[in-house]
Amino acid sequence: MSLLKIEGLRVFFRSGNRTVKANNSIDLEVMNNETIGIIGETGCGKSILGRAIMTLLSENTEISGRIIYKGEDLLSLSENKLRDVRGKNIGIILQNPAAALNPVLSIGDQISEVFRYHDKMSKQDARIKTAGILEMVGIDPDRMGEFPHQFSGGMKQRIMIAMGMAFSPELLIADEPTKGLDPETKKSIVNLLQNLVRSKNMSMILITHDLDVAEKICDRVAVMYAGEIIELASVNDILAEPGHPYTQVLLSSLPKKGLRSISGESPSLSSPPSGCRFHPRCEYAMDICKQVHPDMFLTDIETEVRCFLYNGGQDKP
Ligand SMILES: Nc1ncnc2c1ncn2[C@@H]1O[C@H](COP(=O)(O)OP(=O)(O)OP(=O)(O)O)[C@@H](O)[C@H]1O
Ligand code: NI
Repeated sequence: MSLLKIEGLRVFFRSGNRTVKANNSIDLEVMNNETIGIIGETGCGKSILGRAIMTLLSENTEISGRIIYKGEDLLSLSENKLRDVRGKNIGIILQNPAAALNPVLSIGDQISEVFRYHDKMSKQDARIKTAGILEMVGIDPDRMGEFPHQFSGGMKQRIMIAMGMAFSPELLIADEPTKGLDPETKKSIVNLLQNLVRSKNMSMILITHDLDVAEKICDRVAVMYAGEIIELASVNDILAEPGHPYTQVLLSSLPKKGLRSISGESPSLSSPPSGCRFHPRCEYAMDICKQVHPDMFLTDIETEVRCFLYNGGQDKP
């Protein structure tokens, strides 16, 4: 069953006479209990997608399309109803915990606020719940009265996870939850997320640069390039047989396979290349790629790839 269905989502930022098209006609469905990974180069629009689903975007944003959550379009809900959805159904772990945590509130107060607000709990009950959730993410509940700056990066990340998880959301959006963590901490955060998904029957959208993490946690992976999804496949298929020329280069640039940076410039989001946005950097580019914007084509292993190489059964690169 589908939990979330995004249709034709566009997120544009206008500044002066420039329009930054951070998300361009995104279609994505997240099933019940599914973990879907979002990968792609820096600046391709991953975090904006996560924030758009939470309808957490700044004033100068133009957003269109549909974000259907359990039959209701989030983009047409009132701010009051949205606040409810954000608090009861969809949780988010923001990309930068240092900026997302309130520096002048103890972590216990920040987490208990979630319970006080959403579940209308008494102060006492909220503290008990907070202690429980801190324990779950591996933080000593005795540290509840301490402030964010007293915790290490990995600990802050755990606090963010605790906050994102506090009300047991049906969908969790986790934006780079393992970024900048040492291998040991990363491993425990991955285990933690995995356990949460299993034990709570939750769906998750995991934004990550880390393919190892995606491989461990995700069922499917969407690859983004210049504000678009250019490949969508099961995690095993994408790792074994990446379809899009961009995905192939992206995966071959992973550290474990030896660093190989992607040649050519990152695309501009205000004036992206014509036709296929990847064509200036693509070693297979054909004439059509410069002129026509490709649809998503289905490959013979049922992967969806936005590339003319898959239009009409031509040989794979
Ligand atoms: N408020 C804004 N106004 C204008 N442009 C913005 C705004 N917020 C984000 N952008 C632009 O939108 C694009 C997508 O940003 P986003 O944060 O989604 O990238 P990302 O894929 O998450 O990158 P990273 O991997 O570095 O986190 C970037 O080019 C960014 O500069
Ligand atoms: Ni980001």
